[in-house]
Amino acid sequence: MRKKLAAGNWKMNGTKASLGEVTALIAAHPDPKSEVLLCPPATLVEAMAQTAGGKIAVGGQDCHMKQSGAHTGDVAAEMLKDCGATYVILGHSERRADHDESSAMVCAKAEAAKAAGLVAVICVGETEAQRDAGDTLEVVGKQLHTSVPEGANDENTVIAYEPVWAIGTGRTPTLEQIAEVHDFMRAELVARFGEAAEGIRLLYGGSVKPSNATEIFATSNVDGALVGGASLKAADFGAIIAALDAA
Ligand SMILES: O=C(CO)COP(=O)(O)O
Repeated sequence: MRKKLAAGNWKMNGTKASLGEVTALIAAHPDPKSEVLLCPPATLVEAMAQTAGGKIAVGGQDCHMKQSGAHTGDVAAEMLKDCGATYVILGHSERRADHDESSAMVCAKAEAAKAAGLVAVICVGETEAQRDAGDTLEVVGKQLHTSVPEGANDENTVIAYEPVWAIGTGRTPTLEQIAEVHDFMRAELVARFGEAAEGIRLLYGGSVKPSNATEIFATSNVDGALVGGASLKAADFGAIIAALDAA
């Protein structure tokens, strides 16, 4: 049985003042059935981990593929771990677009995360043009194959399907489209990694909010969500956690 995961990606939002949302979230949901993860900017990882006190997991939003060295502005997986992170998001479409991250780089970063003992949340997803061209499964399959390193299992890897056109737009795929991609991803992972892949959690991400969470969580092979905007406020994210607990 896969443990459901409600993950929040704060992106480039939040200062110490925002940690009040974490306190409020824990107060409102002291003992959720689902696992809860928040990924703040790197500057907040340590303070958030302290605020969370082990009640919710904390993760980074990226890490470098090397352990240390002359890489100004970058953060190593080990450094996130040292600040209390247990997860790291890798290959988010905003990083693939803003920083030209290739799937090969994402794969190398996932290896670094694994070496540091962090769980990698590896993101894949098609653009609108790719979906319109009927290439969604081919694109997602190729990203999965090239971004996820050997030895992936439920303890070191989570996959997030985030259609690029659904991120921050208020638009979502139909439930049939989400099920099609998630069932496909499960089959691809099991074909490659065998039984170890049955336990890998598959998250949907892209305009998840309290009003659509319940139906998305009832969809085949959806084990939770990677939430952007709606993870910033305790009330919204709390409602999404409640929907996942009820799924
Ligand atoms: O990119 C996302 C999470 O990583 C999704 O963002 P939104 O929930 O704001 O659409």
